[in-house]
Amino acid sequence: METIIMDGKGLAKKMQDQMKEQVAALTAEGKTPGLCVILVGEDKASQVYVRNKEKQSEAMGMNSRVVRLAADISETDLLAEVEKQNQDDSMHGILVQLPLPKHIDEQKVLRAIRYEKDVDGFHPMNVGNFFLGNESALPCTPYGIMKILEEYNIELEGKKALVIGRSNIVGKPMSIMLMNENATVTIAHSRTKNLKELAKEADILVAAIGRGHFVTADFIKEGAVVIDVGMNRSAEGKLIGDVDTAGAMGIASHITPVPGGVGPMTITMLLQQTIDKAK
Ligand SMILES: Nc1nc(=O)c2c([nH]1)NC[C@@H]1CN(c3ccc(C(=O)N[C@@H](CCC(=O)O)C(=O)O)cc3)C=[N+]21
Repeated sequence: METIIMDGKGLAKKMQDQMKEQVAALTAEGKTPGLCVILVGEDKASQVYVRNKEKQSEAMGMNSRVVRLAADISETDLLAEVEKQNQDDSMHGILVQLPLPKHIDEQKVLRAIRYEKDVDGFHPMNVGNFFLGNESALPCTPYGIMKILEEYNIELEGKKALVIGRSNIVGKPMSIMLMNENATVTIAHSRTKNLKELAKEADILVAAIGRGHFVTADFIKEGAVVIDVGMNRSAEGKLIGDVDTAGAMGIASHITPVPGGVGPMTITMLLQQTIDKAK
């Protein structure tokens, strides 16, 4: 079987070109969309992601603000900074880059963001509304994955989907989105027994484990659609996914690469949701 590589980077570019026009139209009305990213500490990976968000939002003509704070900032001071951005009408979206240093209560900070400005979909109000099927901001990574599946006309209705990983930001919301499209969803995690056998039955396989090349060829059903959410560093320092992509070639019908798959779509959905807030 020939495996189709799903080009998340290409789709992100296509969508961002269309979004540029939305930004220009809003700017003409004096409502340039503004995104504020709050970054605590010096984590190297976080710095790279934040710089990418900054570059891409500026390339689209949006207002981009990055607030860089010291790793030892107190929770009180961080909450005050969030409140300052809540009050600033030029910032339509606020994102606090995760993870936060251990002395800070992450949930408390996420709750402090005005939920109308939450472009990650992490505020409990948005999580609740999403769960209930009401309008809400959506977690950007699974949202971007749904766009990729749509772009490649992947049928989900009645299909067996396996999501490996149960995080609040990927696994849990991903499983609900797939269920909403009438897939039959199973969620697997580190305590799941017979994972390989389960995986082998999946028509749609989403790998969000956080371990480089964990999913090998023997996990994949012939013709399955494989989504790789992993962002790991190999021993040589290369960015690698949770799936052994080379091994999956010829077995999967479709697969997302790392880099160039899910990651660029995550940022794109973040920018789209910021534009939607400005509207
Ligand atoms: N509040 C919050 N919201 C987030 O959305 C959030 C976060 N915190 N903390 C960290 C993770 C990670 N994340 C990525 C987004 C895009 C790429 C991305 O575009 N990656 C490129 C490659 C980048 C490279 O080469 O290093 C790709 O896959 O092609 C990666 C990682 C968003 N996150």
